[in-house]
Amino acid sequence: MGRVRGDPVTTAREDELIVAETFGPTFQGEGPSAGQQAVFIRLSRCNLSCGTHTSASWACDTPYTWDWKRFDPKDPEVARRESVGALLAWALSLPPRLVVLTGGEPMLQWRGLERLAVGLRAAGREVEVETNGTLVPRPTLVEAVTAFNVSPKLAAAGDSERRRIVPDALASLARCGKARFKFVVNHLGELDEIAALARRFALREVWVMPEGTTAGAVLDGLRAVAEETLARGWHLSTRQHVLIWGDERGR
Ligand SMILES: Nc1nc2[nH]cc(C(=O)O)c2c(=O)[nH]1
Ligand code: SF4
Ligand SMILES: [Mg+2]
Repeated sequence: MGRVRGDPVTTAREDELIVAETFGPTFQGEGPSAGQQAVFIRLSRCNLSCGTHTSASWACDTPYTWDWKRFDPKDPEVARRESVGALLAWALSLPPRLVVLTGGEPMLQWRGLERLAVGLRAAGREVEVETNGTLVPRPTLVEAVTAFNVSPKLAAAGDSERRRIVPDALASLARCGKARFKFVVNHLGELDEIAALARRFALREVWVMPEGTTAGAVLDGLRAVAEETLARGWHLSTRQHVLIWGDERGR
C-alpha cells in the first residue's frame, strides 16, 4: 500500500511540526492538572476519526486537526509547519510553567514532539502530552514529559476496537509510570467498558470525564456519572474551559 500523502509520520522533518494552533495562557481544563495556567500547542493530524461513524454517539471537538472532508489541510488556518525552535521560543516567552502538547494525536509526529518536549523540560517547563493511547512512546519522550494524559477511546467514539485499543501502546503507557488515564464518557453504561480496560491493562490512575461542548452538557454529564465514579474508586474531571468558554476555539 502506498503512503498517505501529507502523512506527518513520513513527511514532517524532525525539526518541524505540523501545527493546528497555539494558544494561551489559559487554564488546563481537563484531568489532574485542571485549573493550572498553561499554554497549548495543538498538533495537526489524528489516526482516529471519533464521531464520523454511524455507531458513534459523540464527535471529536477538534476535527480541523484531521477531517479533510470538512477542512482543507493546505489552509494555513488549519495546518502550518513550524520549526521546533519557533514553538519553543513562543512557549518560553509566556509565563505559565505548564505546556500542554495536544492534537489531534500529537505522538504521530514523535520525532519533532520529542525535540519539543526535551527543549521545554531543559528550560524548566512542565510538559503534559494529551494522547489517545494508540502509539507506544519512545524512552526519550517518556523521560522528557511530566505526564501523559491518555484518553483511550471507547466504543461510543465509533472507530473499530482494533483502531482504538492498541494493547502494546496501552500496556507501555501504563508501565511507564507517567500516565493517567482519562476516559471521555457519554453515558453511564460506559463505566463497565472502562473497568474492563482498567483491569486488562492494570491502569492505576483512572479519570472519568464527561463529553460535551457546552457548559450544560458537561454539568449534566458530571451529575450523571459522579456517584458511580465515586463508587468505583476513580477520579472525576470536568472540562473547565468548556464551562467557562463553551466551544470557543483557542481556549
Ligand atoms: N483549556 C483547555 N484544556 C485542555 N485540556 C486538553 C485539551 C485538549 O484539547 O486536548 C484542552 C483544550 O482544548 N483547552
Ligand atoms: S482521538 Fe481525539 S483528536 Fe482524534 S478524532 Fe478522536 S477525539 Fe478527535
Ligand atoms: Mg479540547
